[in-house]
Amino acid sequence: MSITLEKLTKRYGPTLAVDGLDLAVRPGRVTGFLGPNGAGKSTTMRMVLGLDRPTSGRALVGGRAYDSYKWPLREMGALLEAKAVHPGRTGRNHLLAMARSNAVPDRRVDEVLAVVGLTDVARRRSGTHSLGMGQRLGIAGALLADPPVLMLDEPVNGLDPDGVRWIRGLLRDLAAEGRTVFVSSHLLSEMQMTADHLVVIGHGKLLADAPMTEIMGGHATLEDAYYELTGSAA
Ligand SMILES: Nc1ncnc2c1ncn2[C@@H]1O[C@H](COP(=O)(O)OP(=O)(O)OP(=O)(O)O)[C@@H](O)[C@H]1O
Repeated sequence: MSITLEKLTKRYGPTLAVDGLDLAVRPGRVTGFLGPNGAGKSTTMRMVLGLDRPTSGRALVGGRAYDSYKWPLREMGALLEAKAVHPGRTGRNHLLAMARSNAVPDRRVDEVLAVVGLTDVARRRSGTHSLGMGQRLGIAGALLADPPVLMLDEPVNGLDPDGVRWIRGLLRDLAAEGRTVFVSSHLLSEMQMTADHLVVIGHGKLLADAPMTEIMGGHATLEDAYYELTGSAA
């Protein structure tokens, strides 16, 4: 199952945040989503989720609008940067509510809590969670319904080195299982180790959509290749 963007465009007043993106994010590999601050990555992901309406064009998951699915969490799991979890709710109750809304069995909540390493703290109110624990809870939510597509906005944000390494392994494993994994990050060295394929945007426009090996070309690091692509001065 793929994520496809068809001439996807979003305008906020005078700002063209996303400018005619045509793209297919394919299964079986980790696709990194890169671009400078304000390039339009989060806006694109919000439109894929149906949280923001395109000015024109379409964003589809498995050939359909994400919000047209009866149980969307079973099609795609997502983590957005500012994950809204009620601070007075425990992590476990948050996941239980998500599970029930998509007819996912309760026992799956404890399974994903174990996968993300939150079993011991899941009965604490989420307001007491560290940034890294919040990220892990968001990832647990994305994995909850065992979806074929995962879309994660800056998942390593706030994670310690063990957490960063864990995410890398998790994303690689999910792609190896044949899932579609679409992940944004500003950490280029981490992306170099994690992604098979890269999509790079700047000012809302597609700058590259190519395998990591092709993007790296003769460059020693992804950072060098990225600066050449985006024109950002090193
Ligand atoms: N709700 C909004 N109203 C007005 N402008 C917005 C809104 N959301 C985003 N923008 C603008 O759209 C552009 C793209 O922003 P977006 O957050 O998608 O970029 P990004 O690539 O995710 O950036 P970052 O790397 O900083 O997260 C920016 O110019 C931003 O200021």
